[in-house]
Amino acid sequence: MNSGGDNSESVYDVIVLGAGPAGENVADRVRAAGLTCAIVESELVGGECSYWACMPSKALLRPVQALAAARSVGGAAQAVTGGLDVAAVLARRDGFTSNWKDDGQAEWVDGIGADLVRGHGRLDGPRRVVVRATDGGSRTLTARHAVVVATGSRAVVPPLPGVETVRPWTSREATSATQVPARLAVVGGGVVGVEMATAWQALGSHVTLLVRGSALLDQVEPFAGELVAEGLTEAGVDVRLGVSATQLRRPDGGGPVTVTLDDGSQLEADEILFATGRAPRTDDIGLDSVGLEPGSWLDVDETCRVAAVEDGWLYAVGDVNHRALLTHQGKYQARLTGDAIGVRAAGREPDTRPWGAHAATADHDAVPQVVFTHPEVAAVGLTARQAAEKGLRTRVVDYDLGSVAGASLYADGYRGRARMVVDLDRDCLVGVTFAGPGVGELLHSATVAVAGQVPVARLWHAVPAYPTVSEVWLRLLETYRG
Ligand SMILES: Cc1cc2nc3c(=O)[nH]c(=O)nc-3n(C[C@H](O)[C@H](O)[C@H](O)COP(=O)(O)OP(=O)(O)OC[C@H]3O[C@@H](n4cnc5c(N)ncnc54)[C@H](O)[C@@H]3O)c2cc1C
Ligand SMILES: NC(=O)c1ccc[n+]([C@@H]2O[C@H](COP(=O)([O-])OP(=O)(O)OC[C@H]3O[C@@H](n4cnc5c(N)ncnc54)[C@H](O)[C@@H]3O)[C@@H](O)[C@H]2O)c1
Repeated sequence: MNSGGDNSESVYDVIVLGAGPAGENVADRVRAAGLTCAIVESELVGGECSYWACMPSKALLRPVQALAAARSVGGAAQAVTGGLDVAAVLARRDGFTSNWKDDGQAEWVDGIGADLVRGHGRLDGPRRVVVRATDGGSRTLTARHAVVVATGSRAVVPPLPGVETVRPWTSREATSATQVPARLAVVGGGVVGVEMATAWQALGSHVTLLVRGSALLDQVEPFAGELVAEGLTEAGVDVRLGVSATQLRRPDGGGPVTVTLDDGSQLEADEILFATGRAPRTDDIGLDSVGLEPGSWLDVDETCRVAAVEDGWLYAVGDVNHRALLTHQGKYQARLTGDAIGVRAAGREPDTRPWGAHAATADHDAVPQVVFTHPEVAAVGLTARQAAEKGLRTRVVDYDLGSVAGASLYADGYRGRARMVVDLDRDCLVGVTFAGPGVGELLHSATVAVAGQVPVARLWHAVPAYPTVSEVWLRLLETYRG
């Protein structure tokens, strides 16, 4: 069923608020458990990830990486006689977003037997959700077992003087724009900032990246941020560290933006992108009706149940619980939350032991992430600093990826680095980071090692094929053994 507002009242086992990747996966699992389910969506089924985040951003970045890869291999490089075809890149991006239409994903919801309810959903006391459709009609949904909030996050734009006059880009515009601005200022040196600086510079903008801190990607190993800064600079991006925007102006509405910086200088750009973090989409979902603070991130237990709400009927999965703002972690939470709801509905207890079937343990210990820049960054688990802050007794092992035979075949003059952080007391890895071209596809090996707590002695038996970039695993082990 695909319905708008019809002023009716309906009862379901589970109501899911938000049909992004996390919401969709909860619906899938509760349906697999034989429960009835309504999923409420105010925009597009598929969420931010499908239309304004992961998919369009990676569709913009993949041609950049493919071209760089071809240019870095003697023999192939000679065949590359032109640059990116911007119109073709944008058209391919549009294909990945289905031109911002969600028919395919709505059909998928139908296929799993959940009811899609289009409109803005708000909690209205325990187990009740009122959905207001765009036509003004409203429907009240009641849940027998659970309501799951999966409303995601939105970009934060800092309240700088003049910001309202410049119509800044957020990640939504940066992933869906149809024109290439001649000059783009990007504020923020996190993942969105570096990925979008990479994409738009390659598409023809002159990008200035304004970073208030002293490094890019301050959540990963410092060498990774340094290599990305090097790559951006070589691509022509003006990377400025230790600067902040203090004021913005776009005097005639349609002309360039003037950005005043805290060193007193000014910068002119045709567009400005704020890539300055996320806020939860919980300000208008009726949290106050169940005793929670509107606009807050939702604190959850290991089964993603909102601990502060009595009777255990409210859950929160995906970005909105602030555990790990990544699609794959949201989907992971959603799978085990959906299963936990099914188990509880059947009157049984979920398995909430660490690494149990219904505990999102990997959110703490084994979150993988790939940053799709040139070079790429791929990391899982703890950085050396985070491990030290946790009081672990560790040894940090580094290896120059460029001296791995497979890497030198992969690209001429391959530049990259790998690090593993070994927990000496448990003899296993707690963190691995790779930075270099093509390392994203290497990451799952590290995720298996970290999540599986594979003893270092056993890793020697996981033999990497020669001559692949993966042989860095052998080199790391040899370096560790000394
Ligand atoms: C530019 C960018 C690139 C990214 N790239 C990656 C990447 O490569 N890999 C990765 O893992 N992560 C990436 N992320 C992060 C990823 O997009 C999020 O972690 C993911 O989308 C979160 O999924 P979600 O289901 O929690 O929320 P969302 O995808 O935000 O979906 C929430 C849904 O809820 C709906 N909704 C909200 N409020 C209501 C309401 N009141 N009623 C009804 N519906 C409502 C929204 O319309 C939306 O459809 C990226 C993020 C950005 C900004
Ligand atoms: N490839 C991927 O996996 C991918 C890609 C994009 C985004 N994401 C996820 O989306 C989330 C959001 O990404 P993001 O880059 O927006 O956030 P972020 O938190 O990763 O980075 C934001 C950066 O902006 C800076 N900042 C914050 N306020 C500022 C201000 N007022 N002025 C100047 N700088 C300021 C912060 O210091 C930080 O470095 C992240 O959690 C990220 O993991 C993932």
